Amino acid sequence: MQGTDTAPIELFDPDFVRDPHPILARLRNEQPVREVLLPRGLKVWLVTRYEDVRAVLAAPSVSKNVRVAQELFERHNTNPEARRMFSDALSAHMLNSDPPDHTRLRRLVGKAFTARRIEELRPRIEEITEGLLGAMAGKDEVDLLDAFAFPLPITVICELLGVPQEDRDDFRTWSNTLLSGSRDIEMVSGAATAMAEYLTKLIADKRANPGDDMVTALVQARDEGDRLDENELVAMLFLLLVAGHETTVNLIGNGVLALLRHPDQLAALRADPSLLHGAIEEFLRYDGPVQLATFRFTTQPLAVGGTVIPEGEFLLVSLSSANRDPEKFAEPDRLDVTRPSGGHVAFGHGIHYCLGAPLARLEGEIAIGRLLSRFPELRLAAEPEELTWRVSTIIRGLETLPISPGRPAA
Ligand code: HEM
Repeated sequence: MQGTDTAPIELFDPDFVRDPHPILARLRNEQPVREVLLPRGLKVWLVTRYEDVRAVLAAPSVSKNVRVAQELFERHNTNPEARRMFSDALSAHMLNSDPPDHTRLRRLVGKAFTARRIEELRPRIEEITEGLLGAMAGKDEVDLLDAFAFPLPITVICELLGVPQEDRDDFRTWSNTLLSGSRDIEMVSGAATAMAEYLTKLIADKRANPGDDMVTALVQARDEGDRLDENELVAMLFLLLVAGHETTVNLIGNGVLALLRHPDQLAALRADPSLLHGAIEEFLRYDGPVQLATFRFTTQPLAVGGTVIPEGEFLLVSLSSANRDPEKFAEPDRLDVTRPSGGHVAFGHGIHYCLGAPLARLEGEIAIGRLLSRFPELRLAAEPEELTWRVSTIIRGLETLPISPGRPAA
C-alpha cells in the first residue's frame, strides 16, 4: 500500500549517488509519497511527483520553523547520537522561517538580488570568467570544478558580501562538510562552530571598518533599524555564502558534463549561441544542483497524491525527480537544449523560491557560453563511468570534472 512501506530504499547507496534517476522513476511510479530513513537516522516522507512536489512547496500549512523542527527532530530520530544537528548560531535564516519572519528577512536582501541589480554585475562576472579561462589555456588537462566552476561563483558572492580573499578556502571546507550528509557528527558540528565564529568576527570587523558591501549594509540595518537580531545577521550571511558556494558550481559542472555526454546537443548550441538561455534552463531541469529541497514539516494532516501525511512529520521533496516527471516533461530523460524552457522546479517553488536565481542564471550563462567559445576542442578527460558524485542529501554535483580544454580559439 502506498506510503506505509518503510522498507529501506537505497537513497544514498553508491548506485543512487551515481545515477538517481532510475530509482526516482520507480518511486514516482510505485510509491510517489513514502517514508524513508535518512543516513543519520531520521525518518521522513519523500515526495517525488511533479504536481505533489509543487503542492507541498506551496502549502501554507507546511512549515520551516526551525525551533519546532528541532523538537520534532528529536522525536523522529532513531539515532540518539545525532541529536544536535541544527546549530543554533547558524539556523535563524529565511530558509528556516515562516512568515512573518521569513517576509522580514527576505525583504532585507531582496533588492540586492533582483534581475536588474544582478545584471549590473555582468561586466565583473565576465572579467572573472575570462581570467579563469585564461589560466586554463595551454594546459593538457584540468579539473573544471577546481579551476573554474568553484572559483567563479565564490569570487562573485564573496565580493558582493565583502568576504576577504584570504578566508575563502577555509569557508569552502566548512561549507562542504556541512552539506556532505556526513555521519561524523563531531566533524559536522566542528565545521558549524568554526563557521559561526568566523562570521561573528567578520561582522565585528565590518562594524569597525565599514565597506561598500552587503555585510556592512546588513550590519548597519541591524544596528540602526533593529530589523534583525545578531543571530539572524550571522545566519543570513551563512545562508547567502553557502548558497553562493554550493549551487552554481554544479550548474556549471553538471551542465558541461551533460553537453560533453551529448555531442549533438553541444554541436547545436555551438551552431546557435542564441540557444544558450534556454539551454541553462534545460541543464537545471536535467540535472539540477539541488536534488532535494530542504526540510519541511506538516503542522496539520496533509493530503498529497492520495496519501495523508499526519501532523508533525518531516517532508523532503525531490526536485530532481519532479524535473524528470513524464507527466510534466515529454521524454524527460532526454537532454534537449531546444526544449521550451520553464516549469522546472530546480530553484524551488512558493515563498522560498531561490533568492539567487537571477545571479545563478547570469553566472551560468556567462560561464558556459564563454567556456564553449574559448575552447572549441573541449572534451572530457575521463570515461563518464569513472566520474564520482558527491554524497550529499541536498546537493547533486561531481567530486571532480577532468576535462581537456584543447587549443583556445584564435
Ligand atoms: C544554480 C544555482 C542555484 C540553485 C539550483 C538554487 C536552488 C535553490 C532552491 C531549490 C531553493 C529553495 C530550497 C527550499 O525551498 O527548500 C533555494 C533557496 C535559496 N537560495 Fe538558491 N540556488 C542557487 C543559487 C543561489 C545563489 C547564487 C544564491 C545567492 C546567494 C542563492 C540564495 C538562496 C536563498 C537565500 C534561498 C532561500 C530563499 C527563501 O527562503 O526565501 N541561491 N535555492
